[in-house]
Amino acid sequence: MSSYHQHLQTIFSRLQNATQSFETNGTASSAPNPIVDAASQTLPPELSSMVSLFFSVVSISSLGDWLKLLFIGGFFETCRRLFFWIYSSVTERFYMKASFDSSDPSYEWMMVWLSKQPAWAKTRDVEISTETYGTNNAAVLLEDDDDTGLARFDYKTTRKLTYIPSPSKTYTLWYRGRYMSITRTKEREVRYRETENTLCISIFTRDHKLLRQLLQEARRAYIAAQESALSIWTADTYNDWNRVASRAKRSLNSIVLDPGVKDMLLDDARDFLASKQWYNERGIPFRRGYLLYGAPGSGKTSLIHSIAGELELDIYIISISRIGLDDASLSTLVNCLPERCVALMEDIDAAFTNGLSRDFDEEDEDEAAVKKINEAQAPEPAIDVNQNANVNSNNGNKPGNGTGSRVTLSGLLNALDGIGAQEGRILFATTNKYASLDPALCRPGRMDLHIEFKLASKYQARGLFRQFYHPYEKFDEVMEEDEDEVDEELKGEKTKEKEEHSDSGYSSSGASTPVSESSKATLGSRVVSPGSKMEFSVRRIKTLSKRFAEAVPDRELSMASLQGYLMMYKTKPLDAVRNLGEWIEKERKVAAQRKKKGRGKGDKKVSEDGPKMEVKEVESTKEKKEGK
Ligand SMILES: Nc1ncnc2c1ncn2[C@@H]1O[C@H](COP(=O)(O)OP(=O)(O)OP(=O)(O)O)[C@@H](O)[C@H]1O
Repeated sequence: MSSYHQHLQTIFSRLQNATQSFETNGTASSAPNPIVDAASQTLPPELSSMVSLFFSVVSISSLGDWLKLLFIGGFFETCRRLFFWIYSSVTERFYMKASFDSSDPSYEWMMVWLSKQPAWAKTRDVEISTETYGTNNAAVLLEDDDDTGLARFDYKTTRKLTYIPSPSKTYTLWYRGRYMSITRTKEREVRYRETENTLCISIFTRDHKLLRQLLQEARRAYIAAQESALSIWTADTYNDWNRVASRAKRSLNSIVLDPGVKDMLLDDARDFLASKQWYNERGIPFRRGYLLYGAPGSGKTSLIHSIAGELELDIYIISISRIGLDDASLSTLVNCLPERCVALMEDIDAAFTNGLSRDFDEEDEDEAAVKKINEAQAPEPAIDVNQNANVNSNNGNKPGNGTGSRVTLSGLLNALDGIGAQEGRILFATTNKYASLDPALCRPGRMDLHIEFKLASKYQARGLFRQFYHPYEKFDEVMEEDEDEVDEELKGEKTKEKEEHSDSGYSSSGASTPVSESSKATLGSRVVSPGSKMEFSVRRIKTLSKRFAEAVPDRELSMASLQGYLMMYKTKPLDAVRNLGEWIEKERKVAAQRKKKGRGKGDKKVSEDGPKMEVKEVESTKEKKEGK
């Protein structure tokens, strides 16, 4: 220990001497460094080599250079910070900033708005996407290219592409004479395994009005771009609403119901949407529920789809039979609905593990089977809203099977009109088993209007036939063709249909070549349906529809099955009428066989209810309207 102290003392005294000699000489000489010498003489060799290395690096002359470097670096860093401080202060003072998250619809409005900016089409650094943001109208249409053979695949040539901002790149635009910058950032979300985007815009203005104008413009651009589309939303397992599809609106004319039903429903929904203040003044929750019940394949889902389109509302599908859904999640879902929307609960009876599904029996299985048959017969070109829900409803959540949703009846009741239930939404619920629904579920406030859908009436059969072959015509304004002539043709005594087909290009495989114009086109006295080369005068279809309706038994077949039958004769209405009797006999045999096996009650059972479609308005609702 004492030798260690001695060593240190020696080092310090020699360092002192060396410093004094440096002060006397005035400069660091190139002569051997006395400090290093002192250290090397007193320290063990390894340590002394390190010390000498250290002193050679930090020798007196290089220290000055280091200090200079430090000063220059510090100066530039200060300048940089100052610049950014001034820049951000100016930006904060003179710019307005807004950010849009991709989980919010406003993000889509902005993207659609951006795609409409002329300057945007000229940008040279973009990301390409086929995302249409729920619209029919993205920025760039992929051009037809005969050389590559793309023209043969219409679906490919009409695929639309959108330019979207590249991530983390800033773009500049002029908006109403103001400088505007746009940046999109992309973040990966581990939970969803999908990316979340944020769009940030800053405009050189302090005027909030300009931002509001931009938002309104963006929203208008989005609505205009949506044109004939409506968005379908479903909830994911985290109970967040996601847009899963964008579907073409379905014309209300394409749904054939007994007279007055469509108009009544549409008027009621319109009246509701316009009555917010009326509800508020009276303290009545601003919600409206419709229960559509009855035969499978009678047009319940199609009507909802069509009405949502007419009202320009998106459809939010609530699958209460979804695996893992419980009361709390259902309540969250309902609370998170937007203010104006159509909430759709299909097969509302089918989901409960207790309560309503207690009596799941063979009869239920029969109805499911009938439904499947009807669906198989009636492909659905326009809608697939149904498919989603059907998958769920087919889960067959028998009590105690340990799978399926855990929603209870009271959970559903609370979700529908509990304290947190969303205001302004229109709820459509469908069921094939009206009688099994709990009265509490059907009471006014939850289901205000009950509409029964029955099997096809003769009136509906006639309407379906007409709109199937001439969807755009107003038949009331057209004279019928001579009935005797048509009857002769039906008996095969004349061959007019064959002649017509011979030059129509119809092939027996059933494939039809699309007509060049997108909408209807008139060829002389004949009218051609889009998507088909079939040519029949409206007058003749009117007469044939009469014969078709005469042959269809009242309230025995579903509209879906009739549609399925007509699909076999897409361009042969005469054959459709000719062969109808034979087909009905076959259907009856199949139904009888099913019944024999105890499995054919579905269609028939509903048909016994009577000839008219019924609309029941719950008492309190009627009173409300009368009082209004
Ligand atoms: N009244 C109708 N008018 C026109 N088409 C109809 C009608 N009813 C059913 N269809 C056709 O039948 C198919 C099935 O109809 P939809 O899904 O609307 O029936 P649904 O009553 O909802 O059946 P489910 O109760 O089995 O869900 C659709 O393709 C639709 O075009």
